[in-house]
Order: sequence, then structure tokens, then C-alpha cells
Amino acid sequence: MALQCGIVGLPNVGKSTLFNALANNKAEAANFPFCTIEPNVGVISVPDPRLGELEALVNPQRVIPTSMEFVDIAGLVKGASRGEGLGNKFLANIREVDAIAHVVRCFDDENIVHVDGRVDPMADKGVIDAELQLKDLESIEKRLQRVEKIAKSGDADAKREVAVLKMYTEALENGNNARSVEASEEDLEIIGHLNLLTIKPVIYVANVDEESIHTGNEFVDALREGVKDENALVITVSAAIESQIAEIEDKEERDMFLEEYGLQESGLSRLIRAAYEILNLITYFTAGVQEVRAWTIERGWKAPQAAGVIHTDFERGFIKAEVIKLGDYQEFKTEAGCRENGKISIEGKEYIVKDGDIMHFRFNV
Ligand SMILES: Nc1ncnc2c1ncn2[C@@H]1O[C@H](COP(=O)(O)OP(=O)(O)OP(=O)(O)O)[C@@H](O)[C@H]1O
Ligand SMILES: [Mg+2]
Repeated sequence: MALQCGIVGLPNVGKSTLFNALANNKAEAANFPFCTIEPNVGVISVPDPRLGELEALVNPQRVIPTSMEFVDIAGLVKGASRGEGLGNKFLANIREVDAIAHVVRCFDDENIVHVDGRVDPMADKGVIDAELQLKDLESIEKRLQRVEKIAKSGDADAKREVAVLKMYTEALENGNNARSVEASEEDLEIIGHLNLLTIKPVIYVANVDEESIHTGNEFVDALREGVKDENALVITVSAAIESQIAEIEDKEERDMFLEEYGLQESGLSRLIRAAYEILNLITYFTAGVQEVRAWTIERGWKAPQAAGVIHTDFERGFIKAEVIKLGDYQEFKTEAGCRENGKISIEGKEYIVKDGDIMHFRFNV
């Protein structure tokens, strides 16, 4: 299940620079395979230091990280919802992604043209939001026309849906994104069928200049303040610097470069992990001499469903799971050591897999 994160924003704000940096990402060469599906879709490994720790303990033949896809989406202009620019295609591309990385220009540079001739992150974000909101209103309106008819005949479900659709219409008409609506689980299920654009989880990527990587700047502050009610992450990254880092082949050289900028890890790693987080994803591991591997599941999944990510047979024939915590593995060094010390727990079908669990599934088909 390769989840996709779409890179969205106004033209010329640094989307492709960021995407290319992701695509080129050489950080930990082996752990960061990248392959191109289409010119603008990249499969990118999710960096996870725990994989390296497990590798050191198990010494396997290979290590396989889990991955996600990033999509470089064309820049959006005002009027996109009416088909201006690449409007319709752009919006269709966003419809397909699971999450959005919204790049906002937070750097001053006379040489880089801003489509509206000024740097103003909240205004930029507003342009994009407005287009997406108009499209969402259109989707809701279409649905409403159908459901209202059914509701008139007294159908309770339809009435319920009409109420939910109207709640979202009101929010969108007031310039809010659907994700900011305080909705119940039930509301979310109803609205979920429409796959609205502004309900998708978002990370705001504040694209800053070199000087502002650590300190941020007034633009980043304005952005943070402006989105604080949206339940969204803001990440400060310099796409320009990231693309330079990503071009360095040699790991030592790259680490030196990072150090020079006072960075512990590349902004890309933070971005990738943030995308993982907003999608409510967690990782479990399998560890054997052949392979140490990370697997992606959703938070809250039970053991059989988690096993199904490896193979559907694992889910169908699930008997039990043996679970080791990474900390225990580190303390007792081997699986046998964990067993001797009672650190392998046997879990059944109802076990909810936790982030970082090392799993061994028993199944029968
Ligand atoms: N943090 C930054 N500081 C300075 N310049 C930057 C930064 N990030 C990107 N740029 C520059 O901004 C310009 C536009 O970048 P890029 O092509 O990535 O934009 P884009 O959002 O993909 O545009 P489009 O929508 O037209 O595809 C490039 O010249 C790039 O080098
Ligand atoms: Mg581009």
C-alpha cells in the first residue's frame, strides 16, 4: 500500500526543487532507494534509525525500509477550479493523493519571481485554499442535489447526510478547509465518501533561505500563526539547501555539510516522517538473518491485519504473533536471549500492534 503525498503550491515556490531533492536523496545510500514511476512520481524510503539499530543486532543479508510516494504536482494559479492553467488536471492529481505537502514561499529573493510580486505566505496559502475549497463546494453541491430528493421522502440516512453536507458547505463558504471542521466519527464517515480535497491531511512546508533554517523568520511565524487552528504540521525546510545536500554522494561529506549548517538530519527526513505521521501510520519490524524489514500499517490495526501487509495468507491463516520490544532486543541482543528472559509475548487476534514492535507471525493455511 504505497501511500502518496502530493507536493502542492503556487508556481515557482520551490516544489520541484524539493521534489528533486527527495528524488535524489542520497542520505544513507542503501536505505534510500528511489525509483521513478512517472517522471513526477518518486518512491522514497521512510528514514528510520531503528532499522540501523536492528541491523547492528541481527546482521542480516539485507535491510528493507518502508516507503512512500511523493508526487510533484504542477503549480496552481487562481481560477484553477474553473479550469484555468492546468486547473482541472492539477485538481485531479490532488484528488488521488492521500496527503498534501503544501509548499509555501518563505524566502526573500529578488531574483526569484513571485507570481503576485510579493512574499506573503498566508496570502499564497489563501489562493490555493480558495481553489480547493471551490472544488469541494462543487462536489458537495452535486451530492446534495441527489440526497436532498431522497431526504424529502423521509429517509433518515439521507436526512442525516444532508445535515452533514450542509455543515461542511457552511464551513467552506466561510473560507475554512474541510479538515478544520469539528466532526464526529459518523460525520467523517459520511463526508469521507466525497474524497474532498481540503479534508486531506496537510503539512505546510515553509521554504526558507539559508539564514532562516534554524531561526525561522517573520514569514514562517505568520504561517504558523495562520494555520494554528488547522491541526496541521508546519516544517521549516530550505529546498535550495536540501537539493544541494541530496546531490552529495559521499556519506561523510554529506554529514560534514549537514554539520556545517548545524543540522542533525536533512529536512527531507523530517518531511518524510511528518507525512507518515499525518497519515496516522506506524511501523513494525520483522527481523531475521535474511532480512530486517520495516512494514507500514495504520495506527490501531490488530495483529492479523498487520500480518496481511506481508502476505494475505498471513492474515487468513493467522494463529498468533510473537512480539518483542526493540528495547528488550537491544538489552538481550538476540531472539533467544529475549526468549530466555521472558521478553517474547505471545499475542492473539485482538492484539493491537504498536509502533516499533518486532513481530513474528505464526500462521497456517
Ligand atoms: N529556499 C530557497 N531559496 C532560494 N531560492 C529557492 C529556494 N527554493 C527554491 N528556490 C528557487 O526558486 C525557483 C523555483 O523553484 P521550483 O522550480 O522548484 O518551483 P516550482 O514550485 O516547482 O515551480 P512550478 O510551479 O513553476 O513548477 C528555482 O530557481 C529555485 O532554485
Ligand atoms: Mg515545478
